[in-house]
Amino acid sequence: MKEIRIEENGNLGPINAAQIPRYAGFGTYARLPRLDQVQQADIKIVGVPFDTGVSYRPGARFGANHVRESSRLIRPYNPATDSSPFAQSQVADAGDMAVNPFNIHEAIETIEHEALELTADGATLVTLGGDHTIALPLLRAAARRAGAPVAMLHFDAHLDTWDTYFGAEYTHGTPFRRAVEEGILDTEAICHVGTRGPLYGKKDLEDDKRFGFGIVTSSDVYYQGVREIVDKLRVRIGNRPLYISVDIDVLDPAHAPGTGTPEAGGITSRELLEILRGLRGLNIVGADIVEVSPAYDHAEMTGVAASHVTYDLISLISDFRSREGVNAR
Ligand SMILES: N=C(N)NCCCC(=O)O
Ligand SMILES: [Zn+2]
Ligand SMILES: [Zn+2]
Repeated sequence: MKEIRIEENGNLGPINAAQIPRYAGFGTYARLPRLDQVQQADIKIVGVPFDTGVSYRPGARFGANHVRESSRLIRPYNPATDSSPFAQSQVADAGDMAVNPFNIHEAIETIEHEALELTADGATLVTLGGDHTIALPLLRAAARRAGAPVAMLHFDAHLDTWDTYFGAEYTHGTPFRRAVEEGILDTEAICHVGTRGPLYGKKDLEDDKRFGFGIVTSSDVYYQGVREIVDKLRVRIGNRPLYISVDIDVLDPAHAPGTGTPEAGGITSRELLEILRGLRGLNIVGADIVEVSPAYDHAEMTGVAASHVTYDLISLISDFRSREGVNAR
């Protein structure tokens, strides 16, 4: 089958859905070209099929391809941000990293190394997980590329600043404690959003605060509303290089059942998208969308939510890059 693509501004975009039905052909993210089909890419989407760090339901190793398959309906113009992300920037799907499922240390090294390679040309990386363990090597690479510790907004039901599980330091419940210990986060500007659910003890919150994290709980989103929260987050971040990590379990299980450690009382997909849109103009240097576990999904609900979150993140990055004039075209 010959690929007929939308081409705008010299950038090769998605397969044209008016000429080739959306459900036909290979499932790259948003039917975008593969990295090897373009000369360069400003924004690269990469999958990390890895879930060796999970503490409960497995299956996030299948998440990236599920998000890709659930992204076939994405259209090229984003009215919410008034942007055409795939025309403003060359966006391409870099495929998956091949990481060791039996050796978590080696897997983390591979992810860091591959993330550095993919960003060597100045591209911004958007990573589809995988479980939340992968945020640690991705943050290492982001801080290295930024040349400084990075600010972080962490959307998640969980803190993920716990210390160890069964004596293991590198798990999906511990990446952000490790990141603080390694000095790769700018602890003046790190915040969890959407936190909720039972903890092991009050100490979890005390430790988290000591590390420098702010917390906007799921209940805060309900009581204060999106606008007030966006204003506070923007003040906290300022113009620092910002990494955004989205654990899809930040959404209520009613919106995103396909995940490994679901917690009741989450935010809606509308609230999450609106908060993200409120971050327009910030200096986003990398992002991940993790913890999609398709075996627990129904009718691609979680996949569609994750693919739209990815789309809005790409829109923000594309806007910022084209405004800063750092794109190739
Ligand atoms: N990162 C995610 N999704 N979950 C962490 C849960 C850790 C626990 O089992 O307590
Ligand atoms: Zn979580
Ligand atoms: Zn998490």
